[in-house]
Order: sequence, then C-alpha cells, then structure tokens
Amino acid sequence: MTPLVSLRAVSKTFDNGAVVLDALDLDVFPGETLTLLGPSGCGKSTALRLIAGVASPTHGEISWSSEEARQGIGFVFQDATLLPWANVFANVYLPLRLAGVDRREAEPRVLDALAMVRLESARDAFPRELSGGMKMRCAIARALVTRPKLLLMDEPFAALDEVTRFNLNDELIELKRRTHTTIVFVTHSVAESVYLSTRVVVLSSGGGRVIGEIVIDPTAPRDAEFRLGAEFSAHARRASAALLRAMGQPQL
Ligand SMILES: Nc1ncnc2c1ncn2[C@@H]1O[C@H](COP(=O)(O)OP(=O)(O)OP(=O)(O)O)[C@@H](O)[C@H]1O
Repeated sequence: MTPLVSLRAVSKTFDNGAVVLDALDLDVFPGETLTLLGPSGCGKSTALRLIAGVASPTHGEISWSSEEARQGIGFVFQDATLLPWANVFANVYLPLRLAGVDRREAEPRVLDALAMVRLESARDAFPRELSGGMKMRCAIARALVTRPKLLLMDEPFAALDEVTRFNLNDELIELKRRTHTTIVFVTHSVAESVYLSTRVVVLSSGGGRVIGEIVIDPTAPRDAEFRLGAEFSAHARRASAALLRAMGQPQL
C-alpha cells in the first residue's frame, strides 16, 4: 500500500542546537490510526508539526501520495484553542470562513461536523459555557469540517478526567468508523495508544528514532471488553516494554 505520507531520514535541529529528531523514518498509511508514543521531549509534537508543514525538517524528506492529501490536514491540540468570543457554530465555521466559503454554503457542513461529535444542541453556546470534553469535541469538529484526509492529534485528551477521556476515546473510534479518516495521534498513555490505534510506534528518548512498533488488529471491536481482554494486555505490555527501552530503562 502506498503511504499517505512518508518521512525519510527526517532530522530536526533547533536554533539552540538541540537535535530533536535524528533520521526518523516513518510511513503513515491510508486509513490507519497511528499513535506515536515516547518519552517526554522525544520529538512527538515536532514530528506532527513537520507533517503538518508548520515547521521544516533540517535534513531528510517528507513526501505525500498526492497534493490533495498534503492540503487536507486537520490538527487538534491538547488545548482546544477555541475563540472565546465566538460561539460553537462560529468556531467550527472558522476554517471554512478562512477558506472563503460563505456562511450559507458552510452551514450544512458545520452542522454535519457538529453532529459527528454530538454537539448540535450546543451550537449557540460560547466556550466558557462548555465542559472540557465539550470544548475538545468542538475542536475536533473544527478540524473535521474541512473533511481532512489526515487528522493530526497532539495529546488531545490529556487534560481531561478519565471518564471523559474514555468517552472521547469511544467517540473518536466511532467517528473513525464513519469517516475512515487517517489519524496520527500523540499520547503519553500506553492504554490509550493500544485502545485507539491500529499501529503504535514508540520513539526513542532524545532523538526520535523508532524503537518499537506494535500492530493491532484493526477489526478487533474496541469496547470495554477489549480493554479487559488478553490481546489488549499483551499489546500494552509490549508497548510499555518498548517505552522502557526508549527511556534506556531495564525491561520488566
Ligand atoms: N522551537 C524550539 N526551539 C528549541 N527547542 C525546541 C523547540 N520546540 C521544541 N523544542 C524542544 O524539542 C524537544 C522535543 O519537543 P516535542 O514537543 O516535540 O517533544 P514531545 O515528545 O512531544 O514532548 P512531550 O511528550 O513532553 O509533549 C523538547 O526538548 C523541546 O524543549
């Protein structure tokens, strides 16, 4: 299968001399949910920013299967980053407005994106009136409104309580089932990575090279039973072991 996007020997050195990614090779395949897992500071966010094109690699190449794929990116951050003076509808409409789509034409697309995250009834609410989970669902709707080929998510649920996080994990899986959007997800949580992904890539500390890779059956239903099952535990154990290796710590 041709990757949607390929990183080849990609390195990033910042102006202060910090080498954050060191010859990273990474393919993102259409339809997968790929999670980047790794120690704090290993360069996961930097890799997402390079894929998004908001930063450039110092060395190496990033190639896309098509121009359409390169242009079709949605980005969700840990902080929902909503405009506080604009209501939910206006926040989700924003990317279309910036692309010059008029409000009447945009309305069904905005409502469709809101429906995908079950936020239709909050369309007139302002961010201050929303819970943390609702804010994040609004940010996801805003990223989806342009129908991206690739959704980049940088620790989107890290600041939420565990129940909300589990609910949003399930909503993301349902959303994925309906849209088939390719997702690259960054998290610190081994459990979240195994629950959401079809592939987990573990990056090394202080260099961002691939240390481990765990492939998870995409057809396995993701539900409470999966979380308690033997397959989940085996994958989580392997991901944890790779994470310890990435941190240079002894194996379990
Ligand atoms: N613009 C910059 N200039 C200098 N150093 C930077 C810059 N941006 C990031 N860094 C450094 O690069 C390293 C990797 O950052 P990055 O945010 O990509 O890591 P991460 O794996 O996502 O970390 P975390 O899991 O803690 O969010 C960090 O040490 C960070 O301080």
